[in-house]
Amino acid sequence: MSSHHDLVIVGSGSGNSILGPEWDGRSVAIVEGGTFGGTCLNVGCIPTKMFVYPAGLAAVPAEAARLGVDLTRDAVHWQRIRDRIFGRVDAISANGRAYRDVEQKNVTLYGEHARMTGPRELVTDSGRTVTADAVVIAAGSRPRELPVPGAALPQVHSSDTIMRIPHPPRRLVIVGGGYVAAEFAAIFHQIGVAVTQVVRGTTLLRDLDETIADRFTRAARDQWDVRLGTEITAIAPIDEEHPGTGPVRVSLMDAEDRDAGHVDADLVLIAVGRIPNTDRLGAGAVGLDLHHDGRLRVDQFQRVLAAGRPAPGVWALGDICSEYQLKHVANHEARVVAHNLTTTGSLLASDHRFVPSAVFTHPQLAQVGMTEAQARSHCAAVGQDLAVAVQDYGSTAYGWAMEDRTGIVKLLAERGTGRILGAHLLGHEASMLIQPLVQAMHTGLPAHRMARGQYWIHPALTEVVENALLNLHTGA
Ligand SMILES: Cc1cc2nc3c(=O)[nH]c(=O)nc-3n(C[C@H](O)[C@H](O)[C@H](O)COP(=O)(O)OP(=O)(O)OC[C@H]3O[C@@H](n4cnc5c(N)ncnc54)[C@H](O)[C@@H]3O)c2cc1C
Ligand SMILES: NC(=O)c1ccc[n+]([C@@H]2O[C@H](COP(=O)([O-])OP(=O)(O)OC[C@H]3O[C@@H](n4cnc5c(N)ncnc54)[C@H](O)[C@@H]3O)[C@@H](O)[C@H]2O)c1
Repeated sequence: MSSHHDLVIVGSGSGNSILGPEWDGRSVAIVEGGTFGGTCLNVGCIPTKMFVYPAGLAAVPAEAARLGVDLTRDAVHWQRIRDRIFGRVDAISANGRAYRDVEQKNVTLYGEHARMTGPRELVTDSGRTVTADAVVIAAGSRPRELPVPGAALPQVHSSDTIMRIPHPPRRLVIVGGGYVAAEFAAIFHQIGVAVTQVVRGTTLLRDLDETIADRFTRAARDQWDVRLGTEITAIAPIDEEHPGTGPVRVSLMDAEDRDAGHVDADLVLIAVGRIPNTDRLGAGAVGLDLHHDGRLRVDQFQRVLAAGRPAPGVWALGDICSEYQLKHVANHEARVVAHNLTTTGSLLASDHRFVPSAVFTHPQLAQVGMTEAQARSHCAAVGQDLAVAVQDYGSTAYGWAMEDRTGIVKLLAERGTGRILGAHLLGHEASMLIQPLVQAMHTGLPAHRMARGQYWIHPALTEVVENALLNLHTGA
């Protein structure tokens, strides 16, 4: 069995979005070995945020009491929340699949895993050889496994499975200190689960700006049990006669490899990063270049490199190649690939200069650009002074209304030019408050002009951004 196509796309996440009308009437294949729609839709951004919102509502009574409003929380109906989420998500996945598979006559969907046997040749698990003039590798990443005894027990989950559990656990151990761990810790804590987070490092979210990582770590510790400088060594069933059901014992060790006791839990979530799927795809074996962490090497036009040069007709996008494991970056790269695949003019380059991200925890986090440490090295290199402003939400009128005690906006800029180098927010709706700063960085709008060149609505929370910009004292 073999078939040849004008274009083969491996992976139906952001890869699915590159097909515009220009492909009508041309032969296209999509190879998808998992659930149609990929990580973001099925097991990533969308269902997690659909949990974040109701979990936030469950936490409102505790917040409201500080402001003199007594509310009571009667119940959190996990199954109703879960079924609403997956009722919607599963239907979108099924409809997307049917559209490609049934409605689009020029598109063939191979619903199976494939391995590369050449740069533009794949063999599916059922033995079909698929070749194409152009191949787009959009095969994403998967949760990294933790090689500890007991990791294969059914009580141990990854982000791929934890959202579909039938009942929330009473006690949950979360291993890892990154984005996934933080978001699930917040969700489960807010709905009333006793969360213990086990983290190797000395702060949570250690890649973020140091002030934000420190403050978030403190905020998390105020809410749930965070064990820093700790690793897990084993997970064992407490009832050895029924190992697959009931609680487990998670054994811990400290940074000096000393026994650090144990925590008992009903479930464990392993969230220790995601690895690119190049190994299962066999991308290295067909001569495509890989980074040390397994990502495909691409140039700025998203062309995959082989021995340092673009492999003809081979493109990649998203988690399988990107430095950023973020959906908006995968989508951006998909738009670049879509253009470059069909253009008769010049190729478009990806723009990764100002990539924002947000962590949808409580408090929320959002960031773009350099951390303070990076900005210090940058300013030393270009001979500029670094201006730093840290503005409390609680210093503005809306912050008073909220009686906010944790929120901050931290801005970094070159003092001489006013160029904004980084923005780091922790607090209510940080993911939205940051957007004008992302825009300013993209357009090169200096800090003082951003503050004084427009009206800021009084007394909106955006005043905290205005005041942070003014407190940079850049004069530009
Ligand atoms: C829990 C969680 C929450 C997240 N939240 C956010 C968020 O809030 N915001 C954000 O920006 N990002 C978030 N992300 C990251 C985001 O989901 C990813 O960056 C994005 O989905 C990557 O898209 P992609 O197209 O590169 O890969 P994917 O969407 O993973 O698509 C790859 C597809 O390829 C298929 N595949 C892989 N190998 C093969 C093969 N050999 N043969 C056939 N098919 C194959 C897979 O089955 C998969 O469907 C989150 C991730 C997780 C896990
Ligand atoms: N809101 C969002 O945008 C969002 C949400 C979730 C995930 N994501 C994306 O998905 C990616 C993956 O998320 P993640 O949280 O799995 O990874 P991560 O890279 O953010 O964090 C991984 C964590 O695991 C720890 N770790 C790694 N190996 C370990 C080991 N052997 N033992 C103990 N700890 C170990 C690391 O120290 C780190 O704390 C993120 O980098 C992010 O780009 C984004």
